[in-house]
Amino acid sequence: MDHATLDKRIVFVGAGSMAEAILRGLIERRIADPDRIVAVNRQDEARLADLRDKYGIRTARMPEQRDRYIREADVVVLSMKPKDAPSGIADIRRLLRPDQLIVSVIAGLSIATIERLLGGPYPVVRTMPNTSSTIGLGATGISFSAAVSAGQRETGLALFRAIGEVCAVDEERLDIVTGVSGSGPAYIYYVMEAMIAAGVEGGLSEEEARQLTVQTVLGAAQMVKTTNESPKELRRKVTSPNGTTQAAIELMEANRVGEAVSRAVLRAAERAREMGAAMAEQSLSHGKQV
Ligand SMILES: NC(=O)C1=CN([C@@H]2O[C@H](COP(=O)(O)OP(=O)(O)OC[C@H]3O[C@@H](n4cnc5c(N)ncnc54)[C@H](O)[C@@H]3O)[C@@H](O)[C@H]2O)C=CC1
Ligand SMILES: O=C(O)[C@@H]1CCC=N1
Repeated sequence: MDHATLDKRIVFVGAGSMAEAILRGLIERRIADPDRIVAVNRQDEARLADLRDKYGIRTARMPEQRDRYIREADVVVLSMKPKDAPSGIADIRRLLRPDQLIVSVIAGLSIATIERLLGGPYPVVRTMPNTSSTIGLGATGISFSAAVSAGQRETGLALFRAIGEVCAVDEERLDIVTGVSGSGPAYIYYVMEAMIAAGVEGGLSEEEARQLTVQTVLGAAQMVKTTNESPKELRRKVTSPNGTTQAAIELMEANRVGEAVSRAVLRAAERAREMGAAMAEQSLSHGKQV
């Protein structure tokens, strides 16, 4: 099923950055036909028009046309922000059937909370992708509810394998996946911003600093992947005794940069748990309303 055209009608409920990253990856890699992809948003018609123009997908603003698209979908991707998720899911509950596959990309939102909002067991694929899915280099953690059939499991895996690498984990480990790879691209961009700024401060043009930084990050990631050596060992090879790298790393160690990065990853995971608890709490009242 990998890298073959996925013959499914897919609706994204929430047409933001993550939905765009996934649908763009699926379309540009010819995994899914744009005609069979729908993006649904609550308000922003300009955003939907932009997605239509760029990718040729179908769109619907709530509530017009939305209901029909959701009813006809094989796969419904929940891709709204956490704060909008409990009300948004409760809102579409009456449109869903247990033979449809529900895929969530929402940080912290547990399968139990989704099922509470939907009023019972559903085939739910809970994922934590990242925005590099846009270019087929995503890293996605994935787990499955008990009601997911073998075929649906394959569909869920195929969707995300088509746009990067997939790591199946127990649901409780998806929060740490969020800390490592969901938010991860932002940490690397943060370091890149600092490297480019320092390059410019040291006399490079913005363009030169950007070119050198981008190639350095790309090369470093590719080295870890292709040589199979550990980052620690590869770092040792860059670090000549008493040379420039040693001087730089000593400054980072003195500022506890490594420790700060580790703590940041764990803090992101903790934040995912906090958001999950808040959504679970909200689901209690939404569950009653539906
Ligand atoms: N941006 C990222 O790198 C990643 C985001 N995620 C998750 O993806 C989800 C979306 O994040 P972003 O795309 O960054 O947010 P975003 O703010 O760019 O997009 C969310 C969209 O959902 C729409 N929306 C809100 N309520 C809705 C409803 N009831 N029905 C339909 N549409 C609704 C909003 O109008 C907005 O356009 C979040 O839950 C986040 O945790 C997961 C992995 C990575
Ligand atoms: O910042 C966030 O909450 C989302 C989840 C992972 C990446 N972005």
